[in-house]
Amino acid sequence: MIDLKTYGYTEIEAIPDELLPGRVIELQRERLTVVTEHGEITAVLKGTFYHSAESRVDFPCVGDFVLLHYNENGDSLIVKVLPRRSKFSRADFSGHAVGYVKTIREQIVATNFDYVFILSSLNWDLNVSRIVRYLTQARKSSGQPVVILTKTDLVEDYNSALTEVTQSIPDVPVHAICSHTGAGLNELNPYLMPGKTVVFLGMSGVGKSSLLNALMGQDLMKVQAIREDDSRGRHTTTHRQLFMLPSGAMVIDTPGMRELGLFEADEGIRASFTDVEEWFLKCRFKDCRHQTEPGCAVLAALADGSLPLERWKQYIAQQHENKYVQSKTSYPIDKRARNKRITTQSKQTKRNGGWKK
Ligand SMILES: Nc1nc2c(ncn2[C@@H]2O[C@H](COP(=O)(O)OP(=O)(O)OP(=O)(O)O)[C@@H](O)[C@H]2O)c(=O)[nH]1
Ligand SMILES: [Zn+2]
Repeated sequence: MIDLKTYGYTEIEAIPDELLPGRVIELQRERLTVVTEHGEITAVLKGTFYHSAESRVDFPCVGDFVLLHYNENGDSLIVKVLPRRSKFSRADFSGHAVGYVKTIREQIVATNFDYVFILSSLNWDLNVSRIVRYLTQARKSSGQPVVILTKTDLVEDYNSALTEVTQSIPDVPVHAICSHTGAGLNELNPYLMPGKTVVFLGMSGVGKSSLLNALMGQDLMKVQAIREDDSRGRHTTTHRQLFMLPSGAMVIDTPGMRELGLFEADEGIRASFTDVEEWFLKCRFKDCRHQTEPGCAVLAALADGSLPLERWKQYIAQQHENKYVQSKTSYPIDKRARNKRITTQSKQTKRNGGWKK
């Protein structure tokens, strides 16, 4: 018998006798792999999911705790998804031709994780504003962010980079590691406690798979090879999506996690940039755009250095990205308004004899 607590399960509601709790560890087209007290089983969704689900958000995803009717002889039947304590979703453009993007649907890609490891490589293009952007996503997910600078072996001295990142995000732990030599990996132990779940966020090539391999203590390819010999003959061809580490912690690695885009990150911005937005309250005008307005607290803070210019640029950059996603989210209702705005702007530009005053 497997104790589901080792998979991070905490009983949050009484479970009817005929139902069994489980955690989704793998997702295929119609079939899910779920770990329960009887071990790993396959399951399908009860028909009502397809009839009553308002959106794909309501479907179970890797990391979810579910309730199911256990079937010893075949697929079990999932009847309910338990409330999620954290989740990552991404904007889903599928099903729409590019020119007809009406709304961006939300698609859940991982749930019920404790930590979000934000990976960034030390050897090329270490970009603090990108890290901050990922931080915004992480905060919105309700996972606890941890920044991990990878590939320490490829740079001579990473101390200045480490200091720069640490100072930009003083409230977030930052670690420098090397997955090849194992240097710094022990700093991650406090997060990798039994029953805890971690997801990795970061650009392609930063070393997510390598870190997962290092934490697994073996090459995942070998893991798969072993599984192929596995006499139960299950899951031999599919890619596993929730990994149990030797430490007892788990890592969720789904294709969706690797393609995360910003999705209505407004809330996260407020969490990440409170130090910037506090200045807004001090501006003389409520609708201050912080550009040329008299009595603008932001401009004053930038001038005397109490608001670092870098920090302000990060804020602006992120605002732009959100606008882009949001403008698509509300398309086409907004389109007319936007076009009108552009027309008015260009008229004004002509009148002014140039861009802005
Ligand atoms: N020198 C060195 N190379 C590393 C380290 N970690 C990863 N790499 C290399 O960086 C490259 C990319 O690593 P991956 O682990 O595949 O990166 P990833 O983030 O999983 O990339 P995607 O699968 O595209 O998302 C590989 O060639 C790794 O061998 C490290 O600590 N040191
Ligand atoms: Zn202002």
